Amino acid sequence: MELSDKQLAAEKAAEQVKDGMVLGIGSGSTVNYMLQKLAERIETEGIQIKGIPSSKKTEKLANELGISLTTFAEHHHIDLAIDGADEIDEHFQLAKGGGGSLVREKMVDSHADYFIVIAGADKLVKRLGAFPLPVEVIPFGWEVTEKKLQELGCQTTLRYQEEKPFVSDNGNYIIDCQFKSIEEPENVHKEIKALLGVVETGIFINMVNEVIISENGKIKVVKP
Ligand SMILES: O=C[C@H](O)[C@H](O)[C@H](O)COP(=O)(O)O
Repeated sequence: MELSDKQLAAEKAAEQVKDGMVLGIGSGSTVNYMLQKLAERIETEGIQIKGIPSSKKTEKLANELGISLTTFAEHHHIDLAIDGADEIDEHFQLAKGGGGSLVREKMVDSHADYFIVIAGADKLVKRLGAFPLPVEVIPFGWEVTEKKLQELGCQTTLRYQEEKPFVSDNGNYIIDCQFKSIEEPENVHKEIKALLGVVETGIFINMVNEVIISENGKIKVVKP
C-alpha cells in the first residue's frame, strides 16, 4: 500500500526521536502516524522515551500504543516536540487548532528545545488565513468576545460538535475566525490575544526549527 504524504513526513520525524528523550507529542491525524511509527521503534529497537501529550486524544492513542507518558509536573524540559499544522506559511509561521488542541499544543511545542512540524505539502501556503483561525475563548460571555473578534475584521463561527458547542480539553470554546488573509500573523495574534475572554490563538510565531514536508511521495526537510 502506498503511504500518504502526511504518513511519510510523520514516519521521517519519528526516526529523529532518540533513546532517553522527553518528547512533546502534538495532536491530529499526522501526529497519530508518527506515534504509530514510534511505537514500532520502541518495540523493535527498545528505545525508551517519555512523552508529554498535547491533548486527551493523543494521550489515549499513546496509552493504547504502550508509549510511556509523563507530565510537566515531572519534567520541566522537553527535548523534542513533533506536531502537525493546518497551515505553514513561507516564513514558517503556523496556523493550528483544527482539532481544537491549540492551547496545550502551544504549551508543549514552545517548551521544546527543538520543534519539528510534519505535514503533507497541501498545508504549505503563501499567507495564513485561508484556514479559519481557531481561537480558544472562555465560555463565560463568549458572545461578547465574539463581537470583539469580529471588530478585528473577521467572520466568526462558534465551533460545534454533535449539535453542541465544541469543548476543548481545557473546558473552553473555540471560535473559528475567517480573515480575508492574515498579512502580519504576529500582529493579528497580539490583537486577538489582548481581548478579554481569549485564552489563546492558533497562530504559532517563530517556534519552528524544522519542517518535514512530503509531496507526491518525496520528503523534503526545510529549516528556517
Ligand atoms: O488542534 C489540532 C492541531 O493543531 C493539529 O495539529 C492540526 O489541526 C493538524 O491536524 P492534521 O494532522 O489532522 O491535519
